[in-house]
Amino acid sequence: MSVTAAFPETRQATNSRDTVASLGNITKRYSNGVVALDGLSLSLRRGEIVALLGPNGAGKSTAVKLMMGLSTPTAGDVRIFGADPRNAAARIRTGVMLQVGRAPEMLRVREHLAIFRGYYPNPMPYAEIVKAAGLEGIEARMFGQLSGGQKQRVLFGMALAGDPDLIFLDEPTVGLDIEARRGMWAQIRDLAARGKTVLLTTHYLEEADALAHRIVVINKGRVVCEGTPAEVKSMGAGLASPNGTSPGVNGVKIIRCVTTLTSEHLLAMPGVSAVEPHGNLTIVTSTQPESTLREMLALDQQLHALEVQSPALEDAFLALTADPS
Ligand SMILES: Nc1ncnc2c1ncn2[C@@H]1O[C@H](COP(=O)(O)OP(=O)(O)OP(=O)(O)O)[C@@H](O)[C@H]1O
Repeated sequence: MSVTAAFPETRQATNSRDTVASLGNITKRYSNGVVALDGLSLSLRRGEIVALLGPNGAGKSTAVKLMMGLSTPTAGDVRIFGADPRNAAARIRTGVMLQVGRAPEMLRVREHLAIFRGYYPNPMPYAEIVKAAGLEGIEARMFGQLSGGQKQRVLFGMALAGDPDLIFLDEPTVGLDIEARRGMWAQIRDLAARGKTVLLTTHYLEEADALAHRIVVINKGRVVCEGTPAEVKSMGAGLASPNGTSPGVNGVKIIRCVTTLTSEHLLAMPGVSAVEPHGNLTIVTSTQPESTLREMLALDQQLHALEVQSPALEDAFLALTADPS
């Protein structure tokens, strides 16, 4: 399934003055012949959190590396703050937290922060970094003696050292416990509320769902779907049309029940877009769940084991990135 759909508000803002970073029709072919990005376009706006999702090898890291100026495209245009990403003035406004981020083990947390702050002309105040990254109480500890989750938080703090306007976070909450993860989510939301732009890559779909204003799903180097979490879920459920008109995306529900009604009968009901038998259960996708349910209950007195759920991002992701073969 491939739904390349930009929602109206997404299109409208693509060329706006608020665009902080963009990839325009990018092709990236590595020297081994692998085409990691194939005509990919993406733009990030001021104050938004964008989650880049895709299966392994989809091209997420390649897209991020291009925006960080660590790699150049084979074709297409990359801009951050209107400049080439290798431009020093543009780079100084970005902060990066990489998944494989390392730091010297023998330096203390506060020394790492001091060194990183020293690289920038207008660093974030030290106390603000400590608070944002949740480093209270471990500032005097050596990096090498920290737990995996604590190291992750120090790397987050180092990414904030320059008080960046654009922040790349690659799998930022891997290894964090639930409380620390929620804490980092709150900090990321706070950064966006202060006008900073966050590009997040994650394999935790619940993280993208909870945090992102916009989700961009890529597969095989192309954007397959783009929109708010609710829009992406609906597109995954096959309910939004490729021209971007989406029938009540927030109203889409998945109805599960045991019913004697046939698929043909259910498909003829108001709002029903899909019917899928699953063992003795029937799974009905509807854009008008109340009308659908009223009719189902009226026509089948034996209907039972009823559950009504919102479409899950996992289901949408699997549908959108499924191999058609
Ligand atoms: N330096 C490189 N040289 C050659 N091929 C590369 C290089 N880096 C990435 N690739 C290939 O490009 C494709 C996209 O890789 P990329 O790392 O961008 O994917 P990803 O979406 O970040 O994957 P993951 O979720 O596994 O981290 C893959 O087929 C990968 O093997």
